[in-house]
Amino acid sequence: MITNNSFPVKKVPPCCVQDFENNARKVLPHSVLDYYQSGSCGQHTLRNNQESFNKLRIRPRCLIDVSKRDTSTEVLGFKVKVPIGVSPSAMQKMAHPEGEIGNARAVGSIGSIYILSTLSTTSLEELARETSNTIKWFQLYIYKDRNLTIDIIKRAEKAGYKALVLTVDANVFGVRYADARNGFQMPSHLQFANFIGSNVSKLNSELGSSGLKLYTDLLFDDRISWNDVEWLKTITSLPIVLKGILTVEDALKAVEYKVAAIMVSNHGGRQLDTAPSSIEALPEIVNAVGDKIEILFDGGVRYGTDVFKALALGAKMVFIGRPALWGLAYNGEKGVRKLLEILISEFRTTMGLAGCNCISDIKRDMIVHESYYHKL
Ligand SMILES: Cc1cc2nc3c(=O)[nH]c(=O)nc-3n(C[C@H](O)[C@H](O)[C@H](O)COP(=O)(O)O)c2cc1C
Ligand SMILES: CCCCCCC(=O)C(=O)O
Repeated sequence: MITNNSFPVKKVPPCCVQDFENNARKVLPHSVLDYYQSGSCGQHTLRNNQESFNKLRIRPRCLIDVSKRDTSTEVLGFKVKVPIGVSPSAMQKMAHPEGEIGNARAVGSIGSIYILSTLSTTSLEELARETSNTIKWFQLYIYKDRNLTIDIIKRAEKAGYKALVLTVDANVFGVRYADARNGFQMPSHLQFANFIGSNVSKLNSELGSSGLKLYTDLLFDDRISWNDVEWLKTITSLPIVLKGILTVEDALKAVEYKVAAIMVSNHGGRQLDTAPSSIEALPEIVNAVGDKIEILFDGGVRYGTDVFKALALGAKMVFIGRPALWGLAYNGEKGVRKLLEILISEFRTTMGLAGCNCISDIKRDMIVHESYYHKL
């Protein structure tokens, strides 16, 4: 690029998550960008996921030697180097040809956990073969066809996935205006790679409707209930994680049903609009279930300070959804790795500035709502 006064200007590399998002806005096709970025209805929950983080204040402690900070922790018995993983998102090859493999390799390089979506554009077997260094969990959508559902669980077990993540906030498809307007379709060169050769590997098209909505309305089981959590336990010995818990009532049920973990999540604001932000929902859930179950978190994590806040409020580990897609769009595996390294570096800095040397130093009383300082 040449400026008016002829000084060549170098392309500035991204230095925060927002920079990756800005780049994705420029390079992704319109309907792909809309599918990735949008929330449901008025997108209140989508916005609130990030805004609620900004309303929390960190109370730092000073004059503590932080020269040997350690970000490692343990989740479901797995040692991770950092408490930041990648949540499942569908159709990652729309962001970059390396798709799920690039994403999962990047996660492996930082020693963390990658969750593969049922609706991936890479088959679970290929991903397992290509990313042996990454801890992988498999996210499950329950199809009306239970044989198909059982089959994919068995395949995930056989391929070495270490946990089954049942998404519980998507029994019906959220209202997504942009996808309806765009008549969202998966590009014709891509397929749902876990189902190649079957009649559920592609989206159907219809004017004025999202192809994904038509697909899920037709094929996903909207009768799923707590009985299906029991049912899953008869099929798999993998630890079960319930993704999409937002209330104390459901968190307590998850304890009663003896699942391994819950993920506090609102699906990135894509399902029930005006549901609480994930970080708003977290504290009361933590208070109610204590350490009876591991609590994971996603939704709106964009800064190292967000990771710190979620951990202080009781999450064992956080996951990111869209930011990993922005990393992919920037430069495949290398892009995701760069984004994760930036987030980790911000988190380490936050730990240092707050006076924390390890994850267990990050305490509940270090976080207050902004209203705490508005009392006078
Ligand atoms: C484009 C896109 C596709 C998604 N696909 C899935 C999916 O297949 N399964 C699932 O459980 N969650 C899915 N999610 C939700 C994410 O796992 C995650 O909960 C959410 O993105 C977290 O919020 P964040 O994007 O603010 O980090 C998807 C999210 C996005 C943005
Ligand atoms: C019934 C909801 C299915 C959505 C499938 C993909 C996804 O999770 C997302 O787009 O969000």
